[in-house]
Amino acid sequence: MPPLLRGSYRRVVLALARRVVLGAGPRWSAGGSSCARDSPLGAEELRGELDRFGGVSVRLGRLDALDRLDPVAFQRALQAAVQKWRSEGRVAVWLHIPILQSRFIAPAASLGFCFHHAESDSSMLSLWLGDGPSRLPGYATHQVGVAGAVFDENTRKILVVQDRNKLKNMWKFPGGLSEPGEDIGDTAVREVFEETGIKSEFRSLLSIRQQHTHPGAFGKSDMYIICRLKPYSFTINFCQRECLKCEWMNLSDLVKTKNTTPITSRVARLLLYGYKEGFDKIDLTMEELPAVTGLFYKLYHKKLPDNYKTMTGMD
Ligand SMILES: NC(=O)C1=CN([C@@H]2O[C@H](COP(=O)(O)OP(=O)(O)OC[C@H]3O[C@@H](n4cnc5c(N)ncnc54)[C@H](O)[C@@H]3O)[C@@H](O)[C@H]2O)C=CC1
Ligand SMILES: [Mg+2]
Repeated sequence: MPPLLRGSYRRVVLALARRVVLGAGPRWSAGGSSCARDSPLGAEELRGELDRFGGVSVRLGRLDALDRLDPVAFQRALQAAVQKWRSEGRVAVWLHIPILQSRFIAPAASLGFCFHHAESDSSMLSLWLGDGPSRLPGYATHQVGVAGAVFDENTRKILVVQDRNKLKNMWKFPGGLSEPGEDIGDTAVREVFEETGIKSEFRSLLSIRQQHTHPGAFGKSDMYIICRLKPYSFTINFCQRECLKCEWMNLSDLVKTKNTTPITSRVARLLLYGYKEGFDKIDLTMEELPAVTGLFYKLYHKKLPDNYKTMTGMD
């Protein structure tokens, strides 16, 4: 490309960038400013949406002609915009960047933006502008694993596996990681079926373990939830990739064996107690309730007698 043409091409791109990034469009304007079109690059505001806490959100994917925007022009525009938002008393800036526009991450980072989180197709950067240390909430802190303690009351047998990928082959309950949006009981039933071929249904939640800096959770914390499940198929067809062994074991043998993990042993004792004295002693049952937002959620707690559901006072 000849130098002259390159220069005019550059002016066209910059003009486009100014129109796209710096225009104070009413739908996206966080500050509502009406800046002059011929201001130098970076002197006008980047368009964003104001949130209820006084922060500004900018989604780069919603800006037209982003593909033609130069990171240097972007950095100048962002710097000017941040200055403006700071003077307006905005508390934070959120920058949503589609993965294919990741070239804008470094210019933003040079202005103090940090990663808040990343999904498969985008990253979210944030910058705290308020007083004192950042009050922005962090992103996901835990992974959730769910196991099924599948207990057959008729035979007093419990379904156990040995994990092929562990250093020590100890008996444990089949289970695995919950998928996004998946209910706890559904994870238990799915994982038990995938790992052992046994079909079951959710009965209750028995225990929750919280462990920090978990090696399998990329340094995050791990919540490991064990559910009580009732089997309705009994022929084992276990997953050879994940399990070394799988069997129906007498509950009393699982209570006695040394070849198990402390959590499995404790829950086996809990099940024995429930079996002998009534599962209501150990069960956290689940009920679906409506949220004030119009959504629904699952609530887990000890069974509440019906008369307590409507009772209004202490008498
Ligand atoms: N104390 C206990 O009895 C145990 C508790 N847990 C808990 O169970 C949950 C996780 O269950 P899992 O059965 O481990 O998960 P899972 O059943 O969801 O997945 C395990 C499988 O995922 C694959 N996988 C996992 N990490 C991988 C990696 N980095 N690279 C390639 N493939 C990989 C492997 O195929 C592995 O067999 C956690 O919450 C953990 O704390 C797990 C083992 C024992
Ligand atoms: Mg598993």
